[in-house]
Amino acid sequence: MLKILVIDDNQPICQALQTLFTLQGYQVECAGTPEQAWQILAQNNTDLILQDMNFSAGQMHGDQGKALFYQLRQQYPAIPVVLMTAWTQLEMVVELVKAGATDYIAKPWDDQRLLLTVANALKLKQLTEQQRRNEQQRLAAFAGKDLCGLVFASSQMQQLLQMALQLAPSSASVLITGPNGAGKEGIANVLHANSERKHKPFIKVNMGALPADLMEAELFGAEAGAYSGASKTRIGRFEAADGGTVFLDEIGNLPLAGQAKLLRVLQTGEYERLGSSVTRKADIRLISATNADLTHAIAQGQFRQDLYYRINVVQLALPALCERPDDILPLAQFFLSGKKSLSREASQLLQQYSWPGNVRELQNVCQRALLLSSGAEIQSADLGLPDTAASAKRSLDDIDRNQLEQALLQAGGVVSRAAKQLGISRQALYRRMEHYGIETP
Ligand SMILES: Nc1ncnc2c1ncn2[C@@H]1O[C@H](COP(=O)(O)OP(=O)(O)OP(=O)(O)O)[C@@H](O)[C@H]1O
Repeated sequence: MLKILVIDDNQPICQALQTLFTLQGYQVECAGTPEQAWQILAQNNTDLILQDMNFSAGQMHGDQGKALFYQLRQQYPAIPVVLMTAWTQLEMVVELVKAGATDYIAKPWDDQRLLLTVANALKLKQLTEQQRRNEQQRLAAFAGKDLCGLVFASSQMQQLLQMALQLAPSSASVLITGPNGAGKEGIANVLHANSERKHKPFIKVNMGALPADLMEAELFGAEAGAYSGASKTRIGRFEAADGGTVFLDEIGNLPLAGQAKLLRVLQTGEYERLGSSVTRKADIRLISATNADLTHAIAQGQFRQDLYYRINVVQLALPALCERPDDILPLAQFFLSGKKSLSREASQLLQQYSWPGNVRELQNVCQRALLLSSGAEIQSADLGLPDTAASAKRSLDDIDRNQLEQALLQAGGVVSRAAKQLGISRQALYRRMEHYGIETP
């Protein structure tokens, strides 16, 4: 039961408020003087204070209420205070709201408004407490762990990293899925850095950057002369990683022959260099990443299902940046590394944009903005984001030809007026006109 403390020297008012709140299921205590209020606060857990501004007959200027408010703030900063005031004290109350009072209500009050004000203040308090608890949990979960410099604030990233830290000590194969530039490599770093293999090699291979015919030699090594151009013995990545971790990025690009060899290494730890019949042993932990839907590749016969089960013992799905908007500003501030701050509009724009290139794109945008902005603050225009961002992620065919023509007709062919009516910028309208092949009027 939530507890409200009413501080008012007027007995009938206290009674009325007590009845009102008790009927709504709150527990109410009344204090006729500040002294009584302090006693109640010391004895009980109070969730909200509703306080008057004058406590003795003849006092009208609210100074007593003001003094009490500041003392309450100091002693009990977590308890929301709603002020009750006469219209004549409005100016002072506005000052107190700036100083941290949650809200105020003018006497004589409207019951429904008062109930709503109190309910909102309590909801806000619960949210703040929840946030504090989350922050504490987060600090506890990540204490002593190596997060490899990753920046995050979203609950999605928090959960994902907690899971990664839980998995890190085991040797289980982990498949990290997620779109390009979302930070899959960072998760792989965390898995290795918090494992018992952390002092052993961590070998990263980007399968997307290797020509298909060189992949096997790259992974498993090759004897001199094993293929044309192999003039020296080549140590493979699995051999180099012995005892440590191999990270295969974009694993969907591995051709079927390489997949068969990889499956064998994972099952038996055995492999041969190309051109050699000597069987070697590798003790590695495999982390793979893909931005492609491997189940689709399996259905198409391009990826082995048995290998998929082996590499996908546990899957960590990294959401696109637009699905974890709480990370956008902390990441932007990190990439700006304190050199410049963001204007309010620029911050808003960053949060609205859809980030098809994810964190990598955000990083590029921030680096460019640092170079191009001239003031101390980065403005929206410095971000150089496509105009569609400004019009709240609207895509080119979100407005159909008919709507477009109607708007132009109504605007008498004045593009800026039509754009305003459609809620998009002039450039965005021009782009849509081009898209539908509509001539400039
Ligand atoms: N949480 C983060 N904190 C700090 N930097 C990050 C974070 N996530 C990503 N980055 C940075 O963004 C860039 C892209 O990340 P990364 O290379 O890990 O993405 P990826 O998902 O592996 O991309 P790809 O699929 O293209 O290989 C890197 O420079 C990386 O350092």
